[in-house]
Amino acid sequence: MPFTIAIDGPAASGKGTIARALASEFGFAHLDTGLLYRAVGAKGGDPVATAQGLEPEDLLRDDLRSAEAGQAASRVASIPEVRAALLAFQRKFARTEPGAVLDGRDIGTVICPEAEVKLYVVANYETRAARRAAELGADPAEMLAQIRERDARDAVRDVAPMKQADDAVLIDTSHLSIEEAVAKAVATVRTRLAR
Ligand SMILES: Nc1ncnc2c1ncn2[C@@H]1O[C@H](COP(=O)(O)OP(=O)(O)O)[C@@H](O)[C@H]1O
Ligand SMILES: Nc1ccn([C@@H]2O[C@H](COP(=O)(O)OP(=O)(O)O)[C@@H](O)[C@H]2O)c(=O)n1
Repeated sequence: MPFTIAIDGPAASGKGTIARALASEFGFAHLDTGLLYRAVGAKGGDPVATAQGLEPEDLLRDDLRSAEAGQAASRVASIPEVRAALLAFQRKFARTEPGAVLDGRDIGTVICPEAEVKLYVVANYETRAARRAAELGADPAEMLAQIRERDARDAVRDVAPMKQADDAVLIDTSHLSIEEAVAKAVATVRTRLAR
């Protein structure tokens, strides 16, 4: 049976950083599910048709990490048919042997409700805006406004809203270094593996 790790949380909280580190530590595959929504938003056209016809090379565009692509992703992500079109691929990926790490907004709640480990990664707004601004070379105040807008949209949508699963372990990275945050996540996974 494959081992699935589900990581959710708001924008720029450190999900991807932890997901990549866990995948490397345990030899698991990693899927950044936000890239799927970013690719749909960036490609344009009718979002439902774009999601239904998404190709692997669409995920290789070099502009998907931009703030604009993040905003476009969050808009198409509220369309139920877009989410439905991306569901089967994510569920199949989650069954990769010997294990898979998926990070996004609805992994522990909708995509992989049976995941062996669920993490919900958060950090305060100022910290997230500062980290994303440093990453993109952007203005922190502008990043703060965009992150607030995106979080609000992601949390209130009707389908698969961003929220902590009841059985998810909360990791607040606001005052943790990357090493400290990763160590907490690794310890959580090791405890579950030892059961
Ligand atoms: N604990 C941390 N301390 C400092 N910087 C961090 C920490 N976690 C992540 N970062 C940095 O913050 C930015 C956003 O992290 P990322 O993992 O991409 O978040 P997410 O996947 O939640 O959007 C990246 O530049 C990353 O290197
Ligand atoms: N599983 C997911 C992943 C992302 N998304 C959407 O895609 C957008 C971009 O996600 P992301 O994970 O790449 O964003 P960051 O947290 O890296 O800034 C989010 O704001 C959500 O609207 C989603 O709805 N469900």
